[in-house]
Amino acid sequence: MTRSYDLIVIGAGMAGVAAANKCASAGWRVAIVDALPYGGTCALRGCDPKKILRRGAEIIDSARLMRGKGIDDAGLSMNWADLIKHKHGFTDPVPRNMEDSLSGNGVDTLHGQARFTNAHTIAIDGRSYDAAHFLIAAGARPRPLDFPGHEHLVDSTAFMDLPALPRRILFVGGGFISFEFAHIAARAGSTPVILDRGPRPLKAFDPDLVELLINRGAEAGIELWRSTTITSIEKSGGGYQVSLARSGRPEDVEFDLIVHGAGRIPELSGLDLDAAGVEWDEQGVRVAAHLQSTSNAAVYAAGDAAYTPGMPLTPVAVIEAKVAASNMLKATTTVPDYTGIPTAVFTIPELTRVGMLEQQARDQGIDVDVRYRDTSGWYSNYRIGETTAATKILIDRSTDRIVGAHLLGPEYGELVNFFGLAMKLELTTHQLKSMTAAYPTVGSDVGSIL
Ligand SMILES: Cc1cc2nc3c(=O)[nH]c(=O)nc-3n(C[C@H](O)[C@H](O)[C@H](O)COP(=O)(O)OP(=O)(O)OC[C@H]3O[C@@H](n4cnc5c(N)ncnc54)[C@H](O)[C@@H]3O)c2cc1C
Ligand SMILES: NC(=O)c1ccc[n+]([C@@H]2O[C@H](COP(=O)([O-])OP(=O)(O)OC[C@H]3O[C@@H](n4cnc5c(N)ncnc54)[C@H](O)[C@@H]3O)[C@@H](O)[C@H]2O)c1
Repeated sequence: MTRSYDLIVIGAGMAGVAAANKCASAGWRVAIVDALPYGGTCALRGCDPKKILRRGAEIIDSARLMRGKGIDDAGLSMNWADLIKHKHGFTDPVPRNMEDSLSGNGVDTLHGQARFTNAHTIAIDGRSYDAAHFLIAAGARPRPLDFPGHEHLVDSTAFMDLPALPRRILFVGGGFISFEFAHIAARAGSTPVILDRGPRPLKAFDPDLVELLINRGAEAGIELWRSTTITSIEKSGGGYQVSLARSGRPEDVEFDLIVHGAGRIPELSGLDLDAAGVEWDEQGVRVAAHLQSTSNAAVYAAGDAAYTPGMPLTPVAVIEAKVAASNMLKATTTVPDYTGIPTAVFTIPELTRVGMLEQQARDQGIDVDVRYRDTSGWYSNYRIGETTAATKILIDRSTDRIVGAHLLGPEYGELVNFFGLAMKLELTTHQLKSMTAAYPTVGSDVGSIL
């Protein structure tokens, strides 16, 4: 027998749960399904556990920065196994709590791999469910790699469950995951290498600030190999022999662990979207700007699984899911507002961005006033011994509004939110400078940064 719903949500991550709750609260009959324990990437395998592990690294780094300034860090070390246990203290209760909360809100919680059988029906473990609407919120998975020996790589999920960290770790790809994990691993006592195929890693961030971060990472023991491609990986003894070409020169290097940080792609291959007439490709489910499938009106998509202008980030997933839910409920075509959504790479210190890159602003013909500050010697950084910090704010001269803010420094992951809000509310720098911040806080630097 087929069970019928107003909405079936595929994927119980940040996007799926937000949409399921919103539609159930509006009185719709809603089901949600996940093949894995409820919670999705962010809560179980991404943002949250990652930042718990980073806390250990922050403490080691903070103590090192204060060496000779009143703190003796001799003998201070990270206990990886205890840190992982601390992480599980947060992640383990998530699936039960999330499922209870959904059930309490009237959502049917299903388990298993969902697969479309036609335009209005999915099958889960041989049982059929149909619905007037579907939301595909299936997230992403590591991009498949094709060099011989790629199967020896561990992904970010496995990295965050390693019982111990080995010494020689290679991170493949110069993006978010490799940089964040390498910064943790270096403070845990490993010697990480980040390998990127191109000359410039972290391409989504300001190139000047990225170079400062790379130098700070080098001081912490992180090597970066640019313009490097892997030819093959073979098991050798307790580790791996990696054959690679650095700027064209062949080399063989031994590592104990190799981690995938070479990008993620939407997790769509098991859904049989063709059976539902849903257009998709490697970038995600093809949707109109209001998140409805371009080829099946019953289907919407949000988060990492959807091909949209939003980056694959948690706040984007949540905004898209809420807009998709609202459009389904009201049969409207509202478009998500991506203005002022910040992003941060949680290295030590963190690198953040909101709005345009300098080059993008110039390409758009904006008369841009670039306000760059080396903040490393400022009181807030002197106090903690930080050697590397800088900001670059891009202001449209014609409106006095911020079109981009780029920050590298301790606590700047919080600071960037000010700039995001200013962009969202279209505040001028004159208005932003009128804010009085508590003193001395990092926020009290905003006036000088501007
Ligand atoms: C290591 C790491 C760190 C990150 N750190 C940050 C960060 O600090 N800040 C930030 O903003 N973003 C971060 N991200 C990105 C963020 O986690 C994602 O953008 C966000 O989780 C996407 O949410 P989602 O709901 O679209 O998908 P997900 O949370 O991935 O949920 C999708 C769910 O769908 C399920 N699913 C897939 N296919 C099916 C199927 N056929 N049937 C049933 N279930 C299915 C999956 O099991 C999964 O649980 C990080 C990502 C990673 C990998
Ligand atoms: N703090 C955060 O918000 C956060 C943290 C982790 C992940 N994420 C999300 O997860 C996504 C995936 O993260 P990621 O770090 O895997 O990808 P990424 O897209 O950030 O970076 C991938 C990098 O790998 C390089 N690359 C690709 N294939 C390669 C190969 N074969 N050899 C060498 N280099 C190669 C690319 O040039 C690029 O620099 C991110 O785009 C981001 O949206 C966000």
